[in-house]
Amino acid sequence: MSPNLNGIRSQQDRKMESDRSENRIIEHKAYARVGLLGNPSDVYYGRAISFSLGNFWASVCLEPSEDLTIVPHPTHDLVQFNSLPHLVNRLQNDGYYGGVRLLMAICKIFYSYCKENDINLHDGNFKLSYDTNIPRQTGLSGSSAIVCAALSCLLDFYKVRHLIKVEVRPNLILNAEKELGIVAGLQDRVAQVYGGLVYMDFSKKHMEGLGHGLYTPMNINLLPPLYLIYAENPSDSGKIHSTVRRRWLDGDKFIISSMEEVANIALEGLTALLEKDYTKLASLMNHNFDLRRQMFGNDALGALNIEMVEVARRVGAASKFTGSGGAVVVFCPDGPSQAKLLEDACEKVGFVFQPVKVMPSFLNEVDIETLSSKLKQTI
Ligand SMILES: Nc1ncnc2c1ncn2[C@@H]1O[C@H](COP(=O)(O)OP(=O)(O)O)[C@@H](O)[C@H]1O
Ligand SMILES: O=C(O)[C@H]1O[C@H](OP(=O)(O)O)[C@H](O)[C@@H](O)[C@@H]1O
Ligand SMILES: [Mg+2]
Repeated sequence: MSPNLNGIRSQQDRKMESDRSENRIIEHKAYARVGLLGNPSDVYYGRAISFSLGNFWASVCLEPSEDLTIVPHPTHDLVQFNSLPHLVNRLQNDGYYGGVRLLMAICKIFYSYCKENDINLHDGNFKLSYDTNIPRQTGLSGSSAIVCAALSCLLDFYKVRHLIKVEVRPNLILNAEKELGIVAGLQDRVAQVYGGLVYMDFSKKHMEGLGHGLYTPMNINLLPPLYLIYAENPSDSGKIHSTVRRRWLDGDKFIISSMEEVANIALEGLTALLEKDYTKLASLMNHNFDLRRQMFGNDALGALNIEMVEVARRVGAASKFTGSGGAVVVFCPDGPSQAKLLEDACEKVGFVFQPVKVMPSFLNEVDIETLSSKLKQTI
């Protein structure tokens, strides 16, 4: 942009600049996440420690356009098939839904939030498309990654990033999925909005008083090397959660006390990580999964998911689900030789095994400005 002779940008210059920025294509990524400790107590006023997983991500692209268009993904939203068996096979492997409904839902939630909070939105339209390499429905939070990346695009398109606090964004992402009847919690969305490693406290006091949990970013170097095991095994997290949720709502004492125990695992894990007490970390991870198994039962968890945990335990590693099932996070206390043993064991049974890549925090300066001052200091 060239300044005029007085060094002051003319009105016409400014208009051209704003036209250009309004017509630019906006693209955002959101990564998969690993629930390391405490999940699924996040759904029940508990606590969690989770991190953003660099191995996989979803990306959403927003392009200004005449009409508002949500673009179906060529493979994830397939509606044209070679034959009836092809259609049936596709539904059996991947379920009925793709990402289109997620994009629509976040548009609706975003719009309603802005309206309720007197945040003005310009009247430009856009075309929203997405892609993802997050293994589908594996408890790596593929659904909220799509929603999170879309929300980031909307924040920038409407230039309202500074008006919607970081702490509130996970709620918007969760509300978009609730809108679709997906039973889910906040830990995924917090890890995806903040990036890095985050300790989260969802106690009733904070949830009801503040409208969100207390989220404390932690140094990712506190983590030991971790591994991921997953299988091609679609499982709808909404379905897995529904029975336990019903029992919790009905006041089932066993579920309520077990959930409190799971929440305490994250609290104990916070100290263990700060002290780099990895023996403790291993026992907390194992205990976390054992409690999940007692609450949900083998049938709901699924034999293949349980086998992923067991294959790690057979070589002496600690393991638990990253989310509601489909993928497992593993810690090998004996180091690389143990990891190699596990890699071989996974190969034999057809599970994918990979080292975990933790993504550092990716809040930008505008995001950090929206945080409460207490949190600003910890980043
Ligand atoms: N890879 C994907 N591509 C497109 N849509 C997806 C994908 N993964 C999940 N979804 C959408 O998210 C919904 C909920 O998925 P969920 O069971 O929560 O999986 P995840 O554990 O990966 O978050 C699915 O019914 C589908 O609409
Ligand atoms: O059961 C869990 O640990 C998590 O399940 C959901 O995540 P998903 O990736 O869809 O399996 C849920 O959204 C989380 O809040 C739970 O902690
Ligand atoms: Mg999900």
